[in-house]
Amino acid sequence: MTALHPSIDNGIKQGTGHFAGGTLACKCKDHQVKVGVKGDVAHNHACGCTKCWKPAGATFSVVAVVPRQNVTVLENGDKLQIVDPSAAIQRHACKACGTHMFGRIENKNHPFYGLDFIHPELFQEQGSQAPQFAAFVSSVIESGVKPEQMAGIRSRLKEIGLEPYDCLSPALMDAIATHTAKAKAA
Ligand SMILES: N[C@@H](CCC(=O)N[C@@H](CSCO)C(=O)NCC(=O)O)C(=O)O
Ligand SMILES: [Zn+2]
Ligand SMILES: [Zn+2]
Repeated sequence: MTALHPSIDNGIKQGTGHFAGGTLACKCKDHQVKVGVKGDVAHNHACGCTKCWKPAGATFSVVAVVPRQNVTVLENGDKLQIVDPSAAIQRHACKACGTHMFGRIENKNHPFYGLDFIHPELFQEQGSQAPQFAAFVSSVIESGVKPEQMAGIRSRLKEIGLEPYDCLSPALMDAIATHTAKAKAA
């Protein structure tokens, strides 16, 4: 069986529903980058795309969004660098350990402008929202997964309660299309 991600391989742990926020810490042994997040995350999901950060051995990342004004670099921000300044999501990663601490959208016309992408497994605290679905599942092939493994991966995702989608979930795709329709009409 293909390992999906260490935080979901043994089943999904539900959030408390009243997570007040916490601190994300990178994987460095010392001088960790620390990022404060106010409030709970939203739209937490497993992502199979090649751009989202995943821990060693994982096939998927686990990534969620929070309002950008709720995200503050607390410690060792000088260790952060933007992975790909041309990407829609500018992922700020620790130069020393490679962990992505937050991904920010600077394009004001992007459907998700105002939201930062973060990895809830980096919270020092327990209880944030659990993953709700799996996105960009077919994209794991771009990272080296064999097409023959996909049926097993999709059935394992379903087994743990994550509906697999090859783009985002229908609710998020509808939100993007609504944004695009409004932008065209304006
Ligand atoms: N097949 C590509 C897909 C990459 C992709 O479009 N990723 C999405 C989701 S990331 C979190 O859900 C995206 O919005 N990317 C914008 C960006 O990364 O800047 C691949 O696997 O690379
Ligand atoms: Zn680090
Ligand atoms: Zn992704």
